[in-house]
Amino acid sequence: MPQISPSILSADFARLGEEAEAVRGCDWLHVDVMDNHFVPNLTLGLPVVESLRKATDIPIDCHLMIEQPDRWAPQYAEAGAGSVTFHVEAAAAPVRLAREIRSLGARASMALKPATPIEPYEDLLPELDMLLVMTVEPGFGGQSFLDIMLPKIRRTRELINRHGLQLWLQVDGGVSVETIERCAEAGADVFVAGSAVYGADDPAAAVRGLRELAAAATEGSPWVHRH
Ligand SMILES: O=C(CO)[C@H](O)[C@H](O)COP(=O)(O)O
Ligand SMILES: [Fe+2]
Repeated sequence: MPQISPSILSADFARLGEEAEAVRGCDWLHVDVMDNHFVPNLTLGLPVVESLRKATDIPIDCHLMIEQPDRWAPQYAEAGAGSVTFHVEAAAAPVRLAREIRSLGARASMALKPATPIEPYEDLLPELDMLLVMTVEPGFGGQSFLDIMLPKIRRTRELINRHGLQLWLQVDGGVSVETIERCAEAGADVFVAGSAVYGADDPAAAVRGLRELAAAATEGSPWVHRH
């Protein structure tokens, strides 16, 4: 089944425990960490992830939009995040970092900004549990999906399959009922959605609706890895 990871960037930060409960039934809780250096926005950090870990049993999917991930990302794994995503544009030693995240018991994931190609990183794929293809410029929720990223999602899926790898392919940014089917058809299997989930009257129903659309769009597609 496709996996849905609601982004709490669109939730009420004063009520994060309740906001996590509001999306029960999702696969992950997507936590956007921004440092106002790697991206022009500041959100939350380690203490909030530690508190959230205690407040919910939904696995945490940390998306680190920060400089010096080599220094900070392992601490998010230690804080109990089930998946830790660093940006390749900011990482000094991505292979070493991915191995360290895995050694701490979390899934290691690497993100690409819209202008960053996948091809130079082909050899790195076996070190990863997930690859995140950004479908907006990172920094803010509520932006429009960049259709121009669809060929990159397709190429990434082809590379993953050519190497016979099991890693997941996540998309993040502007994912909604309007765009999720295109992402799924292109080969994505983990979908982050912030405004499309938390902007809905019933966030848990929005999660189910998105998952059904993604599943229907990939029904019978041999190139999509199923979990
Ligand atoms: O990483 C992000 C922004 O940099 C967010 O995860 C993303 O934007 C989710 O919000 P939305 O679904 O509203 O686009
Ligand atoms: Fe994100």
